[in-house]
Amino acid sequence: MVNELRAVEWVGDGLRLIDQTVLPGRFEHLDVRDTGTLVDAIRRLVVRGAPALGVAGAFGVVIAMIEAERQGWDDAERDAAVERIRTARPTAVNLAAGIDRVVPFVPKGVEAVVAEAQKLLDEDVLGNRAIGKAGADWILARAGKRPLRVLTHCNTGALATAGWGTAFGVIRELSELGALEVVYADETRPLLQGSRLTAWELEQVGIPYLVQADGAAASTILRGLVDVAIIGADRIAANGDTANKIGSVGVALACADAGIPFMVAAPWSTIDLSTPSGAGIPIEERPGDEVLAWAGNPVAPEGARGFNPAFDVVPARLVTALVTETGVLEVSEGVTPRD
Ligand SMILES: CSC[C@H]1O[C@H](OP(=O)(O)O)[C@H](O)[C@@H]1O
Repeated sequence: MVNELRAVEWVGDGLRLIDQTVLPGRFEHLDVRDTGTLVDAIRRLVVRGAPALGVAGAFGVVIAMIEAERQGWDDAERDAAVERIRTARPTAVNLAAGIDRVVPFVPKGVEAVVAEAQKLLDEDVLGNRAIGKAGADWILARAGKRPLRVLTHCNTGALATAGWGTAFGVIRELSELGALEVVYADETRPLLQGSRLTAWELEQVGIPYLVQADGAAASTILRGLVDVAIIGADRIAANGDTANKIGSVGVALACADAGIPFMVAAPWSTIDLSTPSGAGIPIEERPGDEVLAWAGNPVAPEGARGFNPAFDVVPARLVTALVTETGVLEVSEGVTPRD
């Protein structure tokens, strides 16, 4: 099922999104034909994950063009709707990049924008396969043993991308090579992308895994139970600093102390050379209530306040390798622009 899983799909007059807020209990789609519904879907993480947000943003421009026609908007009103999509979540650079990629095609009409957005989707799927292969090859070339025990954080699979997955794509490649013993999947509070989405995707592809509390990750690594950690990214600055789901820094620090590789898997569309370092990456602050509950059920006392940064920034010095669709970069010295 995951092989042809499409988190984001254009269905001729709108977007069809897998509703990730109801997985794994229910597999449902949300059909989107107006920008307001798309903005809400992005903010509620119906659609989520940097590359998937890029594709949703690109098709969001088409939705704005069709809605403008339907509502009699002028260009300024249409562009304001696109801007609301662009700013729906600030950290993943892919959302804005996906929009910026297709906007030049707007004067050529809806079909031209659809075609460019579909190209972006197709490129991401192919890119993720390349990331998977390059990442697995790099790991196996350095692994003193097989099969491997891998730790991952949040969800980077087909649900977070146009298909296949980034860090999850490396895991799938290792599994297909018979080189994977087990995946430790951090549950990834507060929205549980790990225990809900990564676990579901691992079930779909038959990869053995253990869900663990985020707070267990460091000791699991320091106890020698993990050979490599592989995570995704939402924005990578020019110096290699990497913004990813909150909790990633703790994993990176433990890997450094344990002397095991910490790999970031991401397409070039997640690299933002215009942002010099992690200090310049906007970190989304989400509602504190998400932290005060478990799976939506309040657990904290009345009057409690939550602190809920959705991402943290792993300093480049802690990133052993960044694998992209063009191969593996050693980023401790920054990201060298591709030619
Ligand atoms: C393949 S990018 C996935 C990336 O996005 C996730 O964030 P969110 O679930 O809030 O969209 C997380 O940072 C993942 O590593």
